[in-house]
Amino acid sequence: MWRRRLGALLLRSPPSSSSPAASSCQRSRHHLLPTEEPLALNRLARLFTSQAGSDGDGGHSQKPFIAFVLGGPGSGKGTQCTKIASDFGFVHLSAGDLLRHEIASGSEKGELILDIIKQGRIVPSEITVELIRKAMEMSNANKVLIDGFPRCEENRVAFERIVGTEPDIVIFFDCPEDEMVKRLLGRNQGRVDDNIETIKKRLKVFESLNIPVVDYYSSRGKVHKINATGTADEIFEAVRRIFSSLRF
Ligand SMILES: Nc1ncnc2c1ncn2[C@@H]1O[C@H](COP(=O)(O)OP(=O)(O)O)[C@@H](O)[C@H]1O
Ligand SMILES: Nc1ccn([C@H]2C[C@H](O)[C@@H](COP(=O)(O)OP(=O)(O)O)O2)c(=O)n1
Ligand SMILES: [Mg+2]
Repeated sequence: MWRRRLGALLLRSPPSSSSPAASSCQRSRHHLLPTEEPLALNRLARLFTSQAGSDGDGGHSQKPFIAFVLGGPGSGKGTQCTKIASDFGFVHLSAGDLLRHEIASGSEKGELILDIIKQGRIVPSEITVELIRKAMEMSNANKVLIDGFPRCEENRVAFERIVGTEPDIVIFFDCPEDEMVKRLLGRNQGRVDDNIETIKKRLKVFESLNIPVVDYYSSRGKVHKINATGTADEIFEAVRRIFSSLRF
């Protein structure tokens, strides 16, 4: 299986926490590159991925169908992912939920994550990608929604390097800022980042770091942009049209 074999390769990697501080979306590019060992791993992962893709069916029987779900904070990613998962049989992996779960575990890494989330910043990619990779491995799913990821260029590159593949599609929920702020302030889930100060920072980070990722995937013809205003059910009608037209 794609997951097992790739997982076995990746589990031999050095701990991802070895250089969290050296890998932040807020840092300059030359700080983003991993050490030599992950690069060796990268070559193995790519070799494996290209073998998987050369089986005559484009590799989809070997690896899961992956949809990245993007949009600003409060644009409705989580709400729509729940509906997609239920109607189309996807496993829903929320990057934010995985990070909050790590915080709740009380680990040292969790303390670092909490500090970054409170500031509205982005967690080092190695940490987030490793949590996603493990969750994909454990789910054993053949259709996966990855909600709230990649948040920045470094997230995107790290996913390709560590997981060794690209998303099949990218869903982008386009929502006006005032609507996102209204929704976040009414979310009422006791989140440390749903206060107006942190929300302002998250919106800035979204514009400066996440929109370029959407542009990157747009240039590769992978983005389905959805107007995220209206009721959740109205928005889901547009989502349903897209997923109904896919072959996975
Ligand atoms: N279309 C919508 N109209 C009004 N409120 C919505 C809509 N979609 C989601 N919400 C609410 O807005 C808040 C943020 O939605 P959520 O799905 O958590 O967004 P995201 O994951 O993008 O931050 C939640 O309280 C949710 O119930
Ligand atoms: N890829 C990611 C996803 C989330 N995070 C952090 C930073 C985000 O502000 C918080 C919360 O993310 P989450 O996706 O749950 O937030 P929203 O659903 O967009 O409101 O987690 C991250 O650092 N990297
Ligand atoms: Mg969410």
